[in-house]
Amino acid sequence: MIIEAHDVGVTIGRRRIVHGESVRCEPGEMTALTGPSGSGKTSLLHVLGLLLPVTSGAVTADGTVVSGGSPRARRAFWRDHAAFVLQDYGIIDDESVAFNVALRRTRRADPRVRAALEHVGLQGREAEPAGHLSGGEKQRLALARAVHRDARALFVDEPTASLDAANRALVIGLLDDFARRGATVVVATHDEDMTAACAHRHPMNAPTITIH
Ligand SMILES: Nc1ncnc2c1ncn2[C@@H]1O[C@H](COP(=O)(O)OP(=O)(O)OP(=O)(O)O)[C@@H](O)[C@H]1O
Repeated sequence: MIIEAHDVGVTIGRRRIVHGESVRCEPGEMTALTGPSGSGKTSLLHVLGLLLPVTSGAVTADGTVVSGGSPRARRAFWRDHAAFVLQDYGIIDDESVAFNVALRRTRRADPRVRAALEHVGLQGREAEPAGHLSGGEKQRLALARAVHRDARALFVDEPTASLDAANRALVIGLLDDFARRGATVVVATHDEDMTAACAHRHPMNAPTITIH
C-alpha cells in the first residue's frame, strides 16, 4: 500500500506543528521520518496513520484520499490495513501476553499467536500478564501483534529508543522483515542505525521562524 502525505500541515490551537510535509511511503520499504526533537516526526507519523487530522493538504492510500474521511472509513483503514507500535506500545497490562497479540481470547495453544511470539523472541510467555514484561519486551509484544495481523502498513514511533544494542538490532531486523514481506513500514526515529536501515529517509521541514 502506497501511503502519501501531500503538503500536509497540522495546526493545534495556535501552534503549527507540521509544516507542509510531502512524503511517499512505498510497500516493501522502510521510510524513516527524521529530524530533531520537536520537529513533528511523531505528529506526521500519526497523520499518515490517520490518528491525527490534517489542517491542510491530504493523505492518500494507493492514490485514494483517506484523510478527512468519516470515522467509519478511518476504522476500516485501521482494521483492514494498519498496525501501530506507538510510544506507550498500547499494551493492556492486565491481560495475558497471548490476549495482547490477538486482542481477543484465544486457545492457549493458538498456533498463529505462538508463531507471532516466536517471531519476536517471546515464545512460551503466552499466559503471563503483559504487565510483567519489561519495556523492551512490551515493544516486541506490540510488534508480535502487528505480525499476527499481517498488516499492510506499519506505523512505528521511536522503535529503538531506550533499547540496548542487541535489542536495537533485533527490532531493526524485525521491521526489515516486515518490509521484505511487502508491508509499508513508516518509522519516526532519531536513531542513526534505524535510519541507516531505511531505504527512504524523509527529513522533516524545519519550522519557519519569523524574526521580528
Ligand atoms: N496535541 C498537541 N497539542 C499541542 N502541541 C502538540 C501536540 N502534539 C504535539 N505537539 C507539539 O508539536 C511539536 C512536534 O511534536 P512531535 O512529538 O511530533 O515531535 P517529534 O519530532 O516527534 O519530537 P521527539 O523527537 O521529541 O519525539 C512539539 O512542539 C509538540 O509540543
